[in-house]
Amino acid sequence: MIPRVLSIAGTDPTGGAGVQADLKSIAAQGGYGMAVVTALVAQNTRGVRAVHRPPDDFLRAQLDAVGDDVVVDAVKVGMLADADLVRTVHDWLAAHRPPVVVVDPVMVATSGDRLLDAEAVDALRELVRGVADLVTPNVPELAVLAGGPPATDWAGVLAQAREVAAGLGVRVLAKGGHLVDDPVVRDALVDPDGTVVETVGARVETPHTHGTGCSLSSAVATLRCARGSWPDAVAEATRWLRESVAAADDLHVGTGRGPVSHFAGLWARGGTETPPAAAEVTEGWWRETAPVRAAIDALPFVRALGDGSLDRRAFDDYVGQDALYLREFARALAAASATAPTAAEQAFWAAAAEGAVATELQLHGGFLPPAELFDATPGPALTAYVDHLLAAVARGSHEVLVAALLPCFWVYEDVGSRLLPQAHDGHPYAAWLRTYGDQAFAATTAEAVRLVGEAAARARPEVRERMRAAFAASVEHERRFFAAPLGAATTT
Ligand SMILES: Nc1ncnc2c1ncn2[C@@H]1O[C@H](COP(=O)(O)OP(=O)(O)OP(=O)(O)O)[C@@H](O)[C@H]1O
Ligand SMILES: Cc1ncc(COP(=O)(O)O)c(N)n1
Repeated sequence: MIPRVLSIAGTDPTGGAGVQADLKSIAAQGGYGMAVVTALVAQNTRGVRAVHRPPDDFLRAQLDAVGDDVVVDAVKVGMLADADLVRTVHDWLAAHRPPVVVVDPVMVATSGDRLLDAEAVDALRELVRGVADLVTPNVPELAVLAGGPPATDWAGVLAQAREVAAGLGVRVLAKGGHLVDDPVVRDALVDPDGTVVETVGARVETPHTHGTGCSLSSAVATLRCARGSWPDAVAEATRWLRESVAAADDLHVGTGRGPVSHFAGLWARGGTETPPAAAEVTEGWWRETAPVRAAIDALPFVRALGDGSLDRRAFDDYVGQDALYLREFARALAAASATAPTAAEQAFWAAAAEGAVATELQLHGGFLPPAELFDATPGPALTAYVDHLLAAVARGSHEVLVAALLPCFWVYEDVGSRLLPQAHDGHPYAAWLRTYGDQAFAATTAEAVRLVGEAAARARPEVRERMRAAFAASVEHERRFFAAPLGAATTT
């Protein structure tokens, strides 16, 4: 289930804090983000210039528009600006009772600008007491909620957090980000009964921590839906936030204290590419190899094989090399089966291995005396092709291996199906033409194309590129293999 998470907060047109940060943070945790705007804030990474707050009934209209239509799994509350606004949100939350409510008691921006009227603090305290499951104050906000001076060390933070948790009957996530002399950043989840779960992580050396509080609270709200436990949600959210703070220097947004990079981890692990469709990939490879395939069609060997005029010794040379090839090809197919990610692919490649070493060799046995089938001396074209396939086996990537194997199906099916109309009962090579021009071989080839295309669509871009190169190399090996018996040039 994808948690539907509503942020009720102010805006930051530079995207680092407020609802803009919340939406990114919710998305980064796998949630669906929604936002009701409590205040339009003209601010940037250097500070706040002006605040425009909507009329109470308009705020209520936004909240109702969401509540009347969407099941809300979690709410994160941020900037509330003044006491009337706090009460409007409080009333709505009390009436709707979303399963998870996280309140970030935003009071003062990092820049020092006030984001909540001083006289609204009592109303905010009542909202926290009445409808919050978790409140996430930084050091100065914790002090305001506790009604004391800001703590100067971690022990002081924990003491105040216990006081607030017990006094308001709410879980407190006390944040140590502001204790800048501490070489580590500590967060503590404090229950009303005094239970404390601490998370500690390295402090990232960067000025760019604008919006960390907004981002953390909305991440925890989202993760609480998926993880089912507050300590698990906090542990994951702080791990994610540290990674996002560590990448903040890469963003270059603004000249003040810049935002964190909410998707840095996702980009690094998953990239930003939309995978192509399977057929798109294989059709691209096919198009790219068109010149080599045209050169195959033009080879004297292939033309003479089609019209039956091919010298029998040249054909026997070819069959002798191909018999040796098929045994090694079958070994590579067996390796593709051994490394296949699904049972269906495993079965397909295993059946293809059996087909290569049994069925196709039967065809060759019809042309050469069985005792001499494997007597040929391996030629350079055969050796190069087999080395290419077995190197793909050795490198261990199933995807690259199957891409290297594909031309042996596809090029043969392509050549076979176009030469088939020339087959007739008196044609010396009719059995060859009928084997590769056959419907059953076409069906096997189509399945191989589909499986390799799907593997390519699933693969990371760099693996897909290696697949493309392996496929193209095999098509060229096919050309050299067909060229070898008549001693044609080994380059296109
Ligand atoms: N330099 C840092 N290195 C690693 N993590 C950090 C750093 N700064 C902040 N964090 C993380 O962000 C969380 C929130 O930071 P902080 O305590 O500064 O809250 P805040 O003041 O509400 O944030 P905001 O900047 O949005 O006002 C911290 O608890 C910590 O998990
Ligand atoms: C709308 C809004 N909400 C919250 C903050 C606090 O974030 P920070 O302390 O990082 O400036 C902010 N600046 N703007």
